Amino acid sequence: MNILDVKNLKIWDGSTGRTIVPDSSFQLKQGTCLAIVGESGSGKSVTCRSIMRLNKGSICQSGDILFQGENLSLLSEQEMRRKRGKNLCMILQNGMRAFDPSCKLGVHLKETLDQHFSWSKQAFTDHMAKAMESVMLRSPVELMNKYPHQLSGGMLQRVMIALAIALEPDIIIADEPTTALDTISQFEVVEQFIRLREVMGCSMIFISHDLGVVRKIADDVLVMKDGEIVERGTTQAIFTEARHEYTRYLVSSKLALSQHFANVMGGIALADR
Ligand SMILES: Nc1ncnc2c1ncn2[C@@H]1O[C@H](COP(=O)(O)OP(=O)(O)OP(=O)(O)O)[C@@H](O)[C@H]1O
Repeated sequence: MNILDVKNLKIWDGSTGRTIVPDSSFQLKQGTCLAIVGESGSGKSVTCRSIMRLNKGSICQSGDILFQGENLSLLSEQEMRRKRGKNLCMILQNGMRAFDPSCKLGVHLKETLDQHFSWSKQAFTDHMAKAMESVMLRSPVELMNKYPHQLSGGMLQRVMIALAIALEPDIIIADEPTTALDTISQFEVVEQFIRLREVMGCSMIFISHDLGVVRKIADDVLVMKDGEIVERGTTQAIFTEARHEYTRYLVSSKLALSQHFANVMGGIALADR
């Protein structure tokens, strides 16, 4: 069963008339992870922001976005706001930008959760602390008393994942959630995403430049180029029998990089990365 069905999505810049995504249709199956890959500027982020109806400025969209059969395109902004967070939750590239720098993390987290739950202060602290501990954030109450700049990028990403755990959304959309992190934090955050899927069984859209991560986390893959979906298939098929030249280029570049790394590291193969 499809939890999300995007039909004939068109995205354009209303100020210039430039088409960014001409006509995109795809589905997310219940409980699965769909990765969207493709070069910079291919339209991955605008596509995901369209699902959330969060594109800014002059960006316009048309088409149908069916979430559990309900057409999100027909909802008022107020109705859509209720869907964001609880039903559809977006985790962004850069945790630092997602949080208000002038307010302690706990205040921000409580404000977000208050929109969807009527928890007492104690119930909020209990839920949030449990979620933070589950993504290996120690001393959660202490952390909630800190400002965003007092935490590393990796920790902030984990706070965002913890918030998603507390919200228990139906769909998580993660837009390159590891791009801004160093390699070790990237590895840890990806592990947390894999756990998140195991524990919550939620459906996920995962945008990434990193085909190694995609191979680990995704069931299905969409490949985008210049606003178009040029290939789609199971992760296994994309890695072993890609039909489109561009997909084969992406996969072969990834394998060449892994091989180069293995050579530099004295033969430690990272083929399964
Ligand atoms: N707010 C905006 N106003 C005008 N054009 C935009 C806006 N946001 C995105 N675009 C344009 O839409 C196109 C697709 O951008 P998008 O950010 O979706 O690419 P992407 O595939 O996610 O790239 P990256 O991997 O670098 O994040 C780009 O040409 C970009 O310049």
